[in-house]
Amino acid sequence: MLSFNASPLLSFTFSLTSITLVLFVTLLTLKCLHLLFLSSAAATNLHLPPSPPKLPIIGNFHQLGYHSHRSLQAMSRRYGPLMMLHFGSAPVLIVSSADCARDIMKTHDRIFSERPRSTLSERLLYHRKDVSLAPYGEYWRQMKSISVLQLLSNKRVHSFRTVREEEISLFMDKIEQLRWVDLSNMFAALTNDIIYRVALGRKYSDGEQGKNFKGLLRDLMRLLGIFNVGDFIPSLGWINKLTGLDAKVECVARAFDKFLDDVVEEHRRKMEVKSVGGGGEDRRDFVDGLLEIEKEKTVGFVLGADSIKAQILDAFAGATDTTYTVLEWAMTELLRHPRAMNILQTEVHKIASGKPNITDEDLEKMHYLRAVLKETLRLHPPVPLLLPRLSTQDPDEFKPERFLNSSVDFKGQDFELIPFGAGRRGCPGTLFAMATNELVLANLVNKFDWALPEGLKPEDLDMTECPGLTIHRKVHLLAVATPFPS
Ligand code: HEM
Repeated sequence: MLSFNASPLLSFTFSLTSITLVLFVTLLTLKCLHLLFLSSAAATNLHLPPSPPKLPIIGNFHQLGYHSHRSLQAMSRRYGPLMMLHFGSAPVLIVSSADCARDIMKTHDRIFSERPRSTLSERLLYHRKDVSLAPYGEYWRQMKSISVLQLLSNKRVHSFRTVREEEISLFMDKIEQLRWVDLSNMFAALTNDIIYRVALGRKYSDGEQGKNFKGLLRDLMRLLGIFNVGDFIPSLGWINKLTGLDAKVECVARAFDKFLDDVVEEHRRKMEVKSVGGGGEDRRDFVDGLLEIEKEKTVGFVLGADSIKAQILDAFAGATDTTYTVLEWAMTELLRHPRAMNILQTEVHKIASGKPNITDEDLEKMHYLRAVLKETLRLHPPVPLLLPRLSTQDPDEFKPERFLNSSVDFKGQDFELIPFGAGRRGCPGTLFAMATNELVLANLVNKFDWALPEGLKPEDLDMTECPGLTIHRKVHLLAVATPFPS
């Protein structure tokens, strides 16, 4: 998911009231405000939502704490379900009810389909040539449909099944050898390897090249998550030059561009010797698909080199941090809640009935597994300011059972649970991410019994969140795996 773009535009957190609430923050352009709040004649008589007092220049920034979603949640309790803030000079609308979220993301979806500008992200993502930053319109529509058709559709996700299974099997072998594992690191490596293989055709995690690329990807994600003062307070835009941030962004953008040039060139050479992708739908990677479109000119515009590279970057930015964060928090909660772990293991063992490896077919019958993942996405949505929570009873408790006899899903139709957003600009990568998450989690609990390192009680597990683009654990999750007797 590309939360860096999404967060200022569409952001959610939760309220602890007894009804189902989400807090919806949307950064509106003044044009949108006019559309929403101004009657044609009464421009001076605005009926704007209540606002906390603001300061000159910075607006309400000083009221956002270290974890901004938590500060917004607290403010919304005081100012109500519809509240107006100013981030520097940018007006921001905070909506805190599922009904309002539905109104905005469904009824008025078109009005809110534009992304706010972000100079740093735009430099990193080929000046809005990617899907997530592209201005709403025909180019964005075509690019999104390309990413779905070539990478994220049901059919494509299914075709990557062998890659998922092979990588998960290597992951399990590694755990079996190590037993005492840093799950945070391992989840990150696994989800990266899967996206490298399906997008680029091979892994980029080994040796010196792997180390460099890992560092580069880390820098990219960090920079995309940085709050850029100049976007909100233009008069302070010069600060980035002084701090060296502009130079860092330039350096990472160039390094990625060089890397992607090499990747595309390698694929072009491969295409010259073989038919696309070296034969077979299953062996065709994302870059092969993009080059094929470029060659056959099947879209209504020229899919140039920058558009191809921007698509690849979107896939990295969308698929890496977000996917592993879900696994990290799911295992954290299961280790803190041995009862839930037990129920999950019982379900998985029953369905696996002695098989060492879980497959996609087995997953369909695993209802508790799906409930665990939904509950994880509810309590720990990876995208900081798009924080949906189902405020049923005990909203702070980890209770997968709440999803067992409920039709609520995260596909963007149920506005109580929208970790992937909703509407036109909703995340296209839901299927892709969840296919990995379900298979990894089911295999992990099928093969191993899990415990916290000796001396650490479930209630003492550090739950501190890391601020940034995606919210992962601040402290890595360490756990001890004991294989079940075969
Ligand atoms: C657990 C994993 C993921 C989460 C939680 C997540 C979350 C999100 C969210 C919240 C948005 C903004 C939606 C909105 O504005 O309404 C988004 C957009 C997006 N995500 Fe994801 N995402 C995930 C995985 C992926 C994957 C695997 C990909 C692609 C490989 C991806 C690609 C994108 C793209 C391209 C957009 C921009 C869509 C647009 O602007 O039209 N995401 N994601």
